[in-house]
Amino acid sequence: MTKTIRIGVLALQGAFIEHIHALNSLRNIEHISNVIEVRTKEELASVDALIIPGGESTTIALVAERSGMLDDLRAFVQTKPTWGTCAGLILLSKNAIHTKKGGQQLLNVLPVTVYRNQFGRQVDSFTIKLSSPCLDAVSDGSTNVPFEYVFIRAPAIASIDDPEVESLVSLPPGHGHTEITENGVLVAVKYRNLLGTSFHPELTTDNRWHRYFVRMALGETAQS
Ligand SMILES: NC(=O)CC[C@H](N)C(=O)O
Repeated sequence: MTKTIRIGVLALQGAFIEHIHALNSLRNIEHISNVIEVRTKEELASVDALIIPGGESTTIALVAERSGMLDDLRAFVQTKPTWGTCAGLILLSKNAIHTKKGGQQLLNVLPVTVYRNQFGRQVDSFTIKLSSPCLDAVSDGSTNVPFEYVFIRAPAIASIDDPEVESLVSLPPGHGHTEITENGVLVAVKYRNLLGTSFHPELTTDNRWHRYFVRMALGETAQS
């Protein structure tokens, strides 16, 4: 029998409700037993997989610290399927540049360097349609169906710091700061149990990235 998974969305700050809605829209399609908001270490301990949403990475880290769950989060992301979107990607990363004065707390697990606010400020938000071969497996038999990517004060992945990190999506040159755009800007990576994306898939009605993560989590947590 196929295993089902219980998925949590870290709900300390940011766009968590939208992820909950996207996951709930998949409950009849994918093997999801439950979707919960995670605010405590007990709730974290009860889930098989976690989404860390977009928002403000410094605030999410601060609230996690004040809630006494930062160490539990650090332990969780070492082995359990976790997807960081936007601020969540920053939190997962091992290195961040262009951080707040005095630095900021990171979960320090995804071996990439992220460049915060790579695409400018809130007013510079944009969307772009790109086909992404990695989504073909969750596109119900279609191939090359473009996904609409939403970027809001987003980070980019400035460098991959371990050859095991898999590049999934890059933007064509011409977006973001010039120093890292020569070959396009990397905005989605996978590494072992981790998925990191700069964009906000929860703000579209296309739930293929959520399906991608659920499938990845099922693979990671499957037991014979
Ligand atoms: N939309 C977002 O999650 C923005 C991330 C924000 N710029 C940060 O550094 O945390």
